[in-house]
Amino acid sequence: MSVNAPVITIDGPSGSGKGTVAGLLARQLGWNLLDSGALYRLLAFSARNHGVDLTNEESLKLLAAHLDVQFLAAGDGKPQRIILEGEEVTDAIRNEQIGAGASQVAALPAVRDALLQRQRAFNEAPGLVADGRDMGTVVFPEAPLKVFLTASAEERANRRYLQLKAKGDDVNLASLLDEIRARDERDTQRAVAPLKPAADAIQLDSTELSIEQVLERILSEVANRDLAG
Ligand SMILES: Nc1ncnc2c1ncn2[C@@H]1O[C@H](COP(=O)(O)OP(=O)(O)OP(=O)(O)O)[C@@H](O)[C@H]1O
Ligand SMILES: Nc1ccn([C@H]2C[C@H](O)[C@@H](COP(=O)(O)O)O2)c(=O)n1
Repeated sequence: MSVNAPVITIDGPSGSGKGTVAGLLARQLGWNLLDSGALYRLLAFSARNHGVDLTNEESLKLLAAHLDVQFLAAGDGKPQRIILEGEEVTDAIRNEQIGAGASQVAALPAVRDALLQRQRAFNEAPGLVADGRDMGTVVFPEAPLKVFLTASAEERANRRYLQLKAKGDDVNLASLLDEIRARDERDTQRAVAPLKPAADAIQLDSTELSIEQVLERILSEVANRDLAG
């Protein structure tokens, strides 16, 4: 593992665009990508498969420590493929039910502890783009560029609505807004590693910005700090 590889952290609430922007940025820079939310989603998914209750911290800690997962680059700008215990779960972990379960298990200190080193191991040359809730505050506190990406809850619910509708899911905008608000509350109010900007993070409100505009702003910070070599 290279401890000197630069890290760009992108934290923020659900639907702010972190995953989309992190994927594009990593691709443009040719860097590694850590989708930390996927690890919490995988744990919630695996717990359901193994009949583990989402409040059973001891069993979840064990499950987290032994998660058999692979992230595979898909190429062509497509999202990474995620393989859990030999089965592709890339799409299966992307629904609001698993998201809510992920948010629940993520509030447990033993679970966060069990996943910490696994996340840090993604820090390899030539660099890493890491997205989540505590990338800049806990996992990579030394990162030379930290972004805290936000958008209004209404805009985030609308984005999620369009995203799920395009997948053919039966969705309701009002329930999505309620779920987003409930998840914000749980993620910001938990005792360990709550969602909050790092003191040295750049805050970007994407409510009125396109994906390209957000990417441009971050790339200009990358250039200002001479991070891409
Ligand atoms: N600036 C933007 N303008 C319009 N749509 C956007 C913007 N950013 C992201 N989106 C769209 O919003 C949806 C959610 O984005 P994304 O999954 O990247 O959010 P996220 O912050 O990673 O959410 P989560 O934390 O729940 O994974 C996607 O369909 C994405 O294309
Ligand atoms: N670093 C992280 C990443 C994610 N979580 C939790 C909180 C989210 O509600 C849930 C799912 O994340 P998403 O895939 O929607 O980004 O996982 C966290 O606590 N810390």
